[in-house]
Amino acid sequence: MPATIPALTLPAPAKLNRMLHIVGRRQDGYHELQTLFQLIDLCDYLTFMPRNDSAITLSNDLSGVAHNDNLIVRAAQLLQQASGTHQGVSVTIEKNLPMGGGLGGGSSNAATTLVGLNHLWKLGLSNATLAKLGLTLGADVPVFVHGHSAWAEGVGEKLTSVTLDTPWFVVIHPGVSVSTPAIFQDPELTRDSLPITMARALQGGAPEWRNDCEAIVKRRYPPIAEALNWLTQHAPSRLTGTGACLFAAFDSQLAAQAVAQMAGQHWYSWVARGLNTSPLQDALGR
Ligand SMILES: C[C@@](CO)(OP(=O)(O)O)[C@H](O)COP(=O)(O)OP(=O)(O)OC[C@H]1O[C@@H](n2ccc(N)nc2=O)[C@H](O)[C@@H]1O
Ligand SMILES: Nc1ncnc2c1ncn2[C@@H]1O[C@H](COP(=O)(O)OP(=O)(O)O)[C@@H](O)[C@H]1O
Repeated sequence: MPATIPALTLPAPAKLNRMLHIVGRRQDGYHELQTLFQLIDLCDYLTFMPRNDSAITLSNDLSGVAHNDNLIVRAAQLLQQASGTHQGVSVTIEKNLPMGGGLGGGSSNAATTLVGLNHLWKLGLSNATLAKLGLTLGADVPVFVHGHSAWAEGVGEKLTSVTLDTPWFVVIHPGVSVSTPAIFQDPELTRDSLPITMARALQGGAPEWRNDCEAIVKRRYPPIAEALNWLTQHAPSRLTGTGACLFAAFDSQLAAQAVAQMAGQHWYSWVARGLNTSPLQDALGR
Protein backbone atom coordinates (compact mmCIF):
# COMPACT_ATOMS: atom_id res chain seq x y z
CA MET A 1 0.00 0.00 0.00
CA PRO A 2 1.47 3.43 -0.90
CA ALA A 3 2.29 5.71 2.04
CA THR A 4 -0.33 8.46 2.52
CA ILE A 5 1.01 11.92 1.91
CA PRO A 6 0.01 14.18 4.82
CA ALA A 7 -1.94 17.41 4.29
CA LEU A 8 0.20 20.52 4.00
CA THR A 9 -0.91 23.77 5.68
CA LEU A 10 0.86 26.90 4.47
CA PRO A 11 0.48 30.63 5.18
CA ALA A 12 -0.38 33.23 2.53
CA PRO A 13 0.82 36.52 4.04
CA ALA A 14 -0.43 40.02 3.21
CA LYS A 15 1.75 42.83 1.86
CA LEU A 16 1.88 46.57 2.29
CA ASN A 17 3.13 49.00 -0.35
CA ARG A 18 5.37 51.19 1.85
CA MET A 19 5.58 53.58 -1.13
CA LEU A 20 4.07 53.44 -4.62
CA HIS A 21 4.97 55.73 -7.53
CA ILE A 22 3.37 55.53 -10.96
CA VAL A 23 6.01 56.37 -13.53
CA GLY A 24 4.29 55.56 -16.82
CA ARG A 25 1.64 53.69 -18.76
CA ARG A 26 2.30 50.82 -21.20
CA GLN A 27 0.66 50.29 -24.59
CA ASP A 28 -1.59 47.60 -23.07
CA GLY A 29 -2.94 50.06 -20.48
CA TYR A 30 -1.02 48.59 -17.53
CA HIS A 31 0.93 51.08 -15.43
CA GLU A 32 4.64 51.11 -14.75
CA LEU A 33 5.21 51.27 -11.01
CA GLN A 34 8.03 51.77 -8.55
CA THR A 35 7.04 50.30 -5.24
CA LEU A 36 8.45 48.92 -2.00
CA PHE A 37 6.62 45.75 -1.03
CA GLN A 38 6.78 44.63 2.56
CA LEU A 39 5.29 41.36 3.78
CA ILE A 40 3.46 41.38 7.12
CA ASP A 41 2.53 38.60 9.52
CA LEU A 42 -1.21 38.84 8.81
CA CYS A 43 -2.00 35.66 6.87
CA ASP A 44 -4.58 33.45 5.22
CA TYR A 45 -3.87 29.73 5.64
CA LEU A 46 -4.31 27.14 2.90
CA THR A 47 -4.40 23.40 3.57
CA PHE A 48 -3.56 21.19 0.59
CA MET A 49 -4.76 17.59 0.64
CA PRO A 50 -3.53 15.23 -2.08
CA ARG A 51 -6.22 13.37 -4.07
CA ASN A 52 -6.34 10.15 -6.04
CA ASP A 53 -7.75 11.90 -9.09
CA SER A 54 -6.87 15.10 -10.96
CA ALA A 55 -9.75 17.23 -9.58
CA ILE A 56 -9.15 20.57 -7.87
CA THR A 57 -11.70 21.17 -5.13
CA LEU A 58 -12.27 23.83 -2.49
CA SER A 59 -13.87 22.83 0.79
CA ASN A 60 -15.21 26.36 1.23
CA ASP A 61 -16.05 28.94 -1.43
CA LEU A 62 -15.35 32.65 -0.92
CA SER A 63 -18.38 34.89 -0.97
CA GLY A 64 -18.74 36.66 -4.32
CA VAL A 65 -15.98 34.61 -5.99
CA ALA A 66 -17.10 31.85 -8.38
CA HIS A 67 -15.17 28.56 -8.04
CA ASN A 68 -13.44 28.93 -11.41
CA ASP A 69 -12.52 32.57 -10.72
CA ASN A 70 -10.90 31.74 -7.40
CA LEU A 71 -7.19 32.47 -7.74
CA ILE A 72 -6.39 29.27 -5.83
CA VAL A 73 -8.24 27.17 -8.42
CA ARG A 74 -6.76 29.18 -11.31
CA ALA A 75 -3.23 28.80 -9.90
CA ALA A 76 -3.66 25.02 -9.44
CA GLN A 77 -5.07 24.62 -12.96
CA LEU A 78 -2.25 26.71 -14.40
CA LEU A 79 0.31 24.50 -12.67
CA GLN A 80 -1.36 21.33 -13.96
CA GLN A 81 -1.26 22.70 -17.52
CA ALA A 82 2.32 23.99 -17.29
CA SER A 83 3.73 20.80 -15.79
CA GLY A 84 1.46 18.22 -17.47
CA THR A 85 0.80 16.57 -14.10
CA HIS A 86 -2.46 14.65 -13.55
CA GLN A 87 -2.31 15.09 -9.78
CA GLY A 88 -5.21 16.84 -8.05
CA VAL A 89 -5.78 18.55 -4.72
CA SER A 90 -8.46 19.47 -2.18
CA VAL A 91 -7.88 22.89 -0.65
CA THR A 92 -9.27 24.30 2.58
CA ILE A 93 -9.07 28.09 2.99
CA GLU A 94 -8.81 29.94 6.28
CA LYS A 95 -9.56 33.46 5.04
CA ASN A 96 -8.42 36.23 7.37
CA LEU A 97 -7.42 38.91 4.85
CA PRO A 98 -10.10 41.26 3.49
CA MET A 99 -10.68 40.83 -0.24
CA GLY A 100 -9.88 43.73 -2.55
CA GLY A 101 -8.29 45.67 0.30
CA GLY A 102 -4.86 46.33 -1.22
CA LEU A 103 -3.28 43.70 1.04
CA GLY A 104 -2.78 41.32 -1.90
CA GLY A 105 -4.62 38.38 -0.32
CA GLY A 106 -5.86 36.91 -3.61
CA SER A 107 -2.41 37.19 -5.18
CA SER A 108 -0.82 35.70 -2.08
CA ASN A 109 -3.31 32.79 -2.15
CA ALA A 110 -2.28 32.18 -5.77
CA ALA A 111 1.43 32.30 -4.89
CA THR A 112 1.04 29.93 -1.92
CA THR A 113 -0.87 27.54 -4.20
CA LEU A 114 1.88 27.63 -6.84
CA VAL A 115 4.69 27.18 -4.30
CA GLY A 116 2.75 24.65 -2.17
CA LEU A 117 1.63 22.43 -5.05
CA ASN A 118 5.06 22.56 -6.69
CA HIS A 119 6.27 21.04 -3.40
CA LEU A 120 3.36 18.61 -2.84
CA TRP A 121 3.26 17.38 -6.44
CA LYS A 122 7.10 17.20 -6.54
CA LEU A 123 7.29 19.18 -9.79
CA GLY A 124 10.72 20.72 -9.18
CA LEU A 125 9.89 24.05 -10.90
CA SER A 126 12.10 26.99 -9.94
CA ASN A 127 10.73 30.06 -8.13
CA ALA A 128 11.52 32.08 -11.28
CA THR A 129 9.23 29.79 -13.34
CA LEU A 130 6.49 29.93 -10.69
CA ALA A 131 6.73 33.75 -10.57
CA LYS A 132 6.42 33.95 -14.35
CA LEU A 133 3.34 31.70 -14.28
CA GLY A 134 1.95 33.74 -11.39
CA LEU A 135 2.29 37.02 -13.25
CA THR A 136 -0.37 35.81 -15.71
CA LEU A 137 -2.79 35.65 -12.73
CA GLY A 138 -2.02 39.08 -11.24
CA ALA A 139 0.68 41.73 -11.04
CA ASP A 140 1.26 41.10 -7.32
CA VAL A 141 1.75 37.32 -7.48
CA PRO A 142 5.53 37.34 -8.21
CA VAL A 143 6.48 39.15 -4.99
CA PHE A 144 4.71 36.53 -2.90
CA VAL A 145 6.49 33.72 -4.77
CA HIS A 146 9.77 35.63 -4.33
CA GLY A 147 9.04 35.67 -0.59
CA HIS A 148 11.08 38.68 0.48
CA SER A 149 10.55 42.42 0.92
CA ALA A 150 11.31 43.90 -2.44
CA TRP A 151 11.80 46.97 -4.57
CA ALA A 152 9.59 46.37 -7.60
CA GLU A 153 9.45 47.94 -11.03
CA GLY A 154 7.58 47.18 -14.24
CA VAL A 155 4.04 46.19 -13.27
CA GLY A 156 5.50 44.78 -10.07
CA GLU A 157 7.37 41.82 -11.54
CA LYS A 158 10.94 43.18 -11.70
CA LEU A 159 11.98 42.45 -8.14
CA THR A 160 15.07 43.23 -6.10
CA SER A 161 15.19 41.96 -2.51
CA VAL A 162 15.63 44.69 0.08
CA THR A 163 15.78 44.74 3.86
CA LEU A 164 13.32 47.18 5.39
CA ASP A 165 12.71 48.20 8.99
CA THR A 166 10.20 45.88 10.68
CA PRO A 167 7.88 48.11 12.71
CA TRP A 168 4.50 47.18 14.14
CA PHE A 169 1.77 48.35 11.80
CA VAL A 170 -1.79 49.37 12.49
CA VAL A 171 -3.81 48.36 9.42
CA ILE A 172 -7.33 49.75 9.01
CA HIS A 173 -10.03 48.69 6.56
CA PRO A 174 -12.37 51.68 6.13
CA GLY A 175 -15.28 49.43 5.12
CA VAL A 176 -15.50 50.30 1.43
CA SER A 177 -14.14 48.32 -1.48
CA VAL A 178 -12.00 50.00 -4.14
CA SER A 179 -12.00 48.99 -7.79
CA THR A 180 -8.34 48.72 -8.87
CA PRO A 181 -9.17 49.07 -12.62
CA ALA A 182 -11.30 52.18 -11.91
CA ILE A 183 -8.43 53.89 -10.08
CA PHE A 184 -6.00 53.07 -12.89
CA GLN A 185 -8.47 54.39 -15.48
CA ASP A 186 -9.08 57.70 -13.68
CA PRO A 187 -7.89 60.51 -16.02
CA GLU A 188 -6.65 62.51 -13.04
CA LEU A 189 -4.37 59.79 -11.68
CA THR A 190 -0.73 60.89 -11.36
CA ARG A 191 1.09 58.64 -13.83
CA ASP A 192 4.16 60.73 -14.59
CA SER A 193 6.17 60.61 -11.39
CA LEU A 194 9.89 60.91 -12.11
CA PRO A 195 11.56 57.50 -11.84
CA ILE A 196 13.96 57.30 -8.90
CA THR A 197 16.68 54.77 -8.11
CA MET A 198 16.17 52.06 -5.52
CA ALA A 199 19.05 53.55 -3.51
CA ARG A 200 17.27 56.91 -3.47
CA ALA A 201 13.99 55.34 -2.35
CA LEU A 202 15.73 53.54 0.50
CA GLN A 203 17.91 56.46 1.48
CA GLY A 204 14.99 58.89 1.83
CA GLY A 205 13.16 56.38 4.02
CA ALA A 206 9.62 56.57 5.33
CA PRO A 207 9.39 60.39 5.62
CA GLU A 208 9.75 60.70 1.84
CA TRP A 209 7.50 57.79 0.84
CA ARG A 210 4.11 58.37 -0.77
CA ASN A 211 1.42 56.53 -2.72
CA ASP A 212 0.42 58.14 -6.04
CA CYS A 213 -3.04 56.53 -5.91
CA GLU A 214 -3.92 58.20 -2.63
CA ALA A 215 -5.31 61.53 -3.90
CA ILE A 216 -7.74 59.87 -6.35
CA VAL A 217 -8.79 57.19 -3.86
CA LYS A 218 -9.47 59.80 -1.16
CA ARG A 219 -11.54 61.88 -3.55
CA ARG A 220 -13.61 58.93 -4.78
CA TYR A 221 -14.06 57.27 -1.38
CA PRO A 222 -14.73 59.76 1.47
CA PRO A 223 -14.69 57.01 4.16
CA ILE A 224 -11.06 56.30 3.20
CA ALA A 225 -10.16 59.99 3.46
CA GLU A 226 -11.84 60.07 6.87
CA ALA A 227 -9.94 57.02 8.16
CA LEU A 228 -6.63 58.38 6.82
CA ASN A 229 -7.22 61.72 8.53
CA TRP A 230 -7.98 59.91 11.77
CA LEU A 231 -4.91 57.64 11.65
CA THR A 232 -2.63 60.55 10.64
CA GLN A 233 -3.38 62.14 14.04
CA HIS A 234 -1.50 59.21 15.61
CA ALA A 235 1.33 58.61 13.09
CA PRO A 236 2.18 59.28 9.43
CA SER A 237 -0.30 57.13 7.47
CA ARG A 238 -0.59 55.80 3.93
CA LEU A 239 -2.77 53.80 1.60
CA THR A 240 -1.57 50.34 0.51
CA GLY A 241 -1.86 49.58 -3.21
CA THR A 242 -5.08 51.07 -4.53
CA GLY A 243 -6.68 50.63 -1.10
CA ALA A 244 -9.02 50.36 0.63
CA CYS A 245 -6.66 49.54 3.54
CA LEU A 246 -4.34 52.08 5.10
CA PHE A 247 -1.54 51.72 7.59
CA ALA A 248 0.82 53.49 9.99
CA ALA A 249 4.06 52.26 11.56
CA PHE A 250 4.80 52.17 15.30
CA ASP A 251 7.96 51.33 17.23
CA SER A 252 6.27 49.07 19.76
CA GLN A 253 3.50 46.47 19.72
CA LEU A 254 1.93 48.19 22.71
CA ALA A 255 1.69 51.57 20.96
CA ALA A 256 0.21 49.91 17.86
CA GLN A 257 -2.31 47.96 19.94
CA ALA A 258 -3.48 51.12 21.71
CA VAL A 259 -4.17 52.87 18.39
CA ALA A 260 -5.75 49.75 16.83
CA GLN A 261 -8.08 49.48 19.80
CA MET A 262 -9.30 53.06 19.27
CA ALA A 263 -9.61 52.48 15.52
CA GLY A 264 -11.60 49.32 16.24
CA GLN A 265 -14.47 51.48 17.51
CA HIS A 266 -15.04 52.67 13.92
CA TRP A 267 -13.38 50.22 11.53
CA TYR A 268 -11.90 46.74 11.17
CA SER A 269 -8.32 47.06 12.32
CA TRP A 270 -5.33 44.81 12.86
CA VAL A 271 -1.86 44.99 14.38
CA ALA A 272 0.75 43.29 12.21
CA ARG A 273 4.53 43.02 12.28
CA GLY A 274 6.58 44.01 9.24
CA LEU A 275 8.67 41.11 7.88
CA ASN A 276 11.53 40.76 5.47
CA THR A 277 11.16 37.06 4.68
CA SER A 278 7.88 35.35 3.96
CA PRO A 279 6.41 32.90 6.48
CA LEU A 280 5.65 30.76 3.41
CA GLN A 281 9.35 30.26 2.68
CA ASP A 282 9.98 29.78 6.42
CA ALA A 283 7.31 27.05 6.58
CA LEU A 284 8.94 25.17 3.70
CA GLY A 285 12.37 25.55 5.30
CA ARG A 286 13.90 27.66 2.53
C1 LIG B 1 -1.28 48.41 -7.87
C2 LIG B 1 -1.23 47.26 -6.91
C3 LIG B 1 0.00 47.45 -6.00
O1 LIG B 1 0.27 46.41 -5.18
O2 LIG B 1 -2.44 47.36 -6.17
P1 LIG B 1 -3.35 46.41 -5.23
O3 LIG B 1 -4.20 45.56 -6.12
O4 LIG B 1 -2.46 45.61 -4.37
O5 LIG B 1 -4.21 47.36 -4.45
C4 LIG B 1 -1.10 45.96 -7.67
O6 LIG B 1 0.08 45.92 -8.43
C5 LIG B 1 -2.24 45.56 -8.54
O7 LIG B 1 -2.09 44.17 -8.68
P2 LIG B 1 -3.31 43.20 -8.94
O8 LIG B 1 -4.44 43.52 -8.01
O9 LIG B 1 -2.76 41.82 -8.96
O10 LIG B 1 -3.71 43.72 -10.34
P3 LIG B 1 -4.18 42.94 -11.63
O11 LIG B 1 -5.26 41.98 -11.26
O12 LIG B 1 -2.98 42.46 -12.36
O13 LIG B 1 -4.83 44.18 -12.44
C6 LIG B 1 -6.09 44.73 -12.16
C7 LIG B 1 -6.31 45.93 -13.09
O14 LIG B 1 -5.56 47.05 -12.59
C8 LIG B 1 -4.89 47.75 -13.63
N1 LIG B 1 -3.44 47.74 -13.39
C9 LIG B 1 -2.90 46.86 -12.50
C10 LIG B 1 -1.54 46.87 -12.24
C11 LIG B 1 -0.75 47.81 -12.91
N2 LIG B 1 0.57 47.87 -12.70
N3 LIG B 1 -1.29 48.67 -13.79
C12 LIG B 1 -2.64 48.66 -14.04
O15 LIG B 1 -3.12 49.46 -14.84
C13 LIG B 1 -5.31 47.09 -14.91
O16 LIG B 1 -6.42 47.79 -15.41
C14 LIG B 1 -5.78 45.70 -14.50
O17 LIG B 1 -6.77 45.24 -15.33
N1 LIG C 1 -8.53 33.31 -3.22
C1 LIG C 1 -8.88 34.60 -3.34
N2 LIG C 1 -8.74 35.44 -2.31
C2 LIG C 1 -9.09 36.75 -2.42
N3 LIG C 1 -9.60 37.30 -3.52
C3 LIG C 1 -9.77 36.52 -4.59
C4 LIG C 1 -9.42 35.15 -4.54
N4 LIG C 1 -9.68 34.64 -5.73
C5 LIG C 1 -10.17 35.62 -6.49
N5 LIG C 1 -10.24 36.77 -5.82
C6 LIG C 1 -10.71 38.08 -6.37
O1 LIG C 1 -9.57 38.95 -6.44
C7 LIG C 1 -9.92 40.27 -6.00
C8 LIG C 1 -8.67 40.97 -5.45
O2 LIG C 1 -8.32 40.37 -4.26
P1 LIG C 1 -7.13 40.75 -3.30
O3 LIG C 1 -5.83 40.28 -3.85
O4 LIG C 1 -7.46 40.26 -1.94
O5 LIG C 1 -7.14 42.33 -3.27
P2 LIG C 1 -6.09 43.43 -3.64
O6 LIG C 1 -5.60 43.13 -5.04
O7 LIG C 1 -6.87 44.70 -3.55
O8 LIG C 1 -5.02 43.35 -2.63
C9 LIG C 1 -11.03 40.04 -4.98
O9 LIG C 1 -11.89 41.13 -4.90
C10 LIG C 1 -11.74 38.78 -5.48
O10 LIG C 1 -12.82 39.13 -6.33
